Amino acid sequence: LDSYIAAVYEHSVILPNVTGSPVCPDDALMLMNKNMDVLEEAIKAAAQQHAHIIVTPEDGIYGWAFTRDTIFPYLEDIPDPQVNWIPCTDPKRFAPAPVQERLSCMARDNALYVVANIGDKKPCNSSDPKCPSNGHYQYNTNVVFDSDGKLVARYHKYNLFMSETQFDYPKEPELVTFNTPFGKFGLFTCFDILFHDPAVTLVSELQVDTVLFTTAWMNVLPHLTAIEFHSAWAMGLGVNFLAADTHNTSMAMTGSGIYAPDGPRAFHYDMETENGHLLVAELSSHPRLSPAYPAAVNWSAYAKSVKRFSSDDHDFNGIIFFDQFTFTELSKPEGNLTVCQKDLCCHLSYRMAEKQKDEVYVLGAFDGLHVVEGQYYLQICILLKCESTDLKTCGQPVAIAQTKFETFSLSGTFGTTYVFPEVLVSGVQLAPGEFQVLSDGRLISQNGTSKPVLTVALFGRCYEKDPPQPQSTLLFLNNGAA
Ligand SMILES: NC(=O)CCCC[C@@H]1SC[C@@H]2NC(=O)N[C@@H]21
Repeated sequence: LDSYIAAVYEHSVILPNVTGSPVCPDDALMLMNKNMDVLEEAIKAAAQQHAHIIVTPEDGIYGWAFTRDTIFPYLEDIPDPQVNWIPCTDPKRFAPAPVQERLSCMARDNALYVVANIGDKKPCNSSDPKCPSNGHYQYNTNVVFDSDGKLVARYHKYNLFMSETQFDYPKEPELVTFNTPFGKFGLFTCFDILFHDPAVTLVSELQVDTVLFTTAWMNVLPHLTAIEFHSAWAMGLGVNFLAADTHNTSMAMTGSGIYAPDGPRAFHYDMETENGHLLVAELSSHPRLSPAYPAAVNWSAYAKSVKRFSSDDHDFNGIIFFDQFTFTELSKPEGNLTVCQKDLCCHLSYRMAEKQKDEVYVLGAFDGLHVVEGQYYLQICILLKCESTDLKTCGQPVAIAQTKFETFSLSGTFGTTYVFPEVLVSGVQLAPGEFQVLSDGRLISQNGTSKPVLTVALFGRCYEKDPPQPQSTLLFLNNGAA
């Protein structure tokens, strides 16, 4: 097949009551069945639209706010897919696995691949010095069932968010792929996207055509909303990307999409309702072979070839999501600006359609280690709308704008090849087809975006500058103790 139909379902998860003690397995299954009832309807609707594969979100079957003990009744032992198992037709082959059985039947009955996020438990004993005290490792796990209902992939999340204390870290990052008649797939989960392994390795070395991504993503404006960052990652790495987010507005969780290397095919962001939402779109099975596949980018070529556009006389500092940026204001309706921080200089050329008196935009640069809720080294060039005309508010979340840009061109002297191009417009929406990345690293819009601009950013990740992550720290501590 040259192309296929992809579906993602943003699911408004029915959450369990928060309890200090574990519920019985029947109650856990009852809650999971309620969520699977909703997922089943989405799967049927996707099948009616001829989808070949559907992705459902992280935590989509049991929710969150668990301890190690309270998640336990929700877990099943998920075997290695090499055992060749169709839980739907052979449910008793292993220990009871009603969730895997039902997911497998949904895939089989509707003749499409089903991707879901569930919990895996693996027994261990005292011969293993790292065996947890309840005698089980517990993993945040993605599973894939093919259109016959066969378990074809199992992935244990490697980069747990804020350590997700109900789960264990796998010993190594797992590079999980599987082949289909519509391309090679790889999978990972939520916070994994900020790190090199397994995410970048799946694309750069294992050359998957499509990434399957389950997430429970809390949006952070101006540069880390789900649709913005996930679509940018797909463009930066040159891969199809199917992102299914959990829907929960009180946690700022919304933002699912079907993204191709040259831009989004479908996306969904909804902070107004608590409804779930199905997206369906066609993708190339092998995007690297498509005529539309973008050319390779040298992310610093242009920026390193030009001198400073402007002086640093009016630079000031401001905070974006706990990181201290250097900003300079776009004080004229059109112009050329440069702002630098450490090794990173960001250049912007722009023309606004009409400068609004009550809106202020700044150009910002950040070159440093982000240290809140995880540690990862960033280089970011960003054009953003400030929350008010008070420059102290620049970097704070803002979702609505009035200023249209007739043109913009943003570039930076990046020291990494991993740069993700973001464009976010008023209402927290994407602007497919309204911007492009040139091979010299400029992110440009020749005719502007049809809606006013919130954020234009080049989000660079310097993986080699990251400090040791919790997984390796834990290994080191354990080895040290032994
Ligand atoms: N379930 C997860 O792994 C969620 C992690 C993603 C959160 C993104 S990444 C860093 C930002 N911090 C947030 O609160 N949301 C963003």
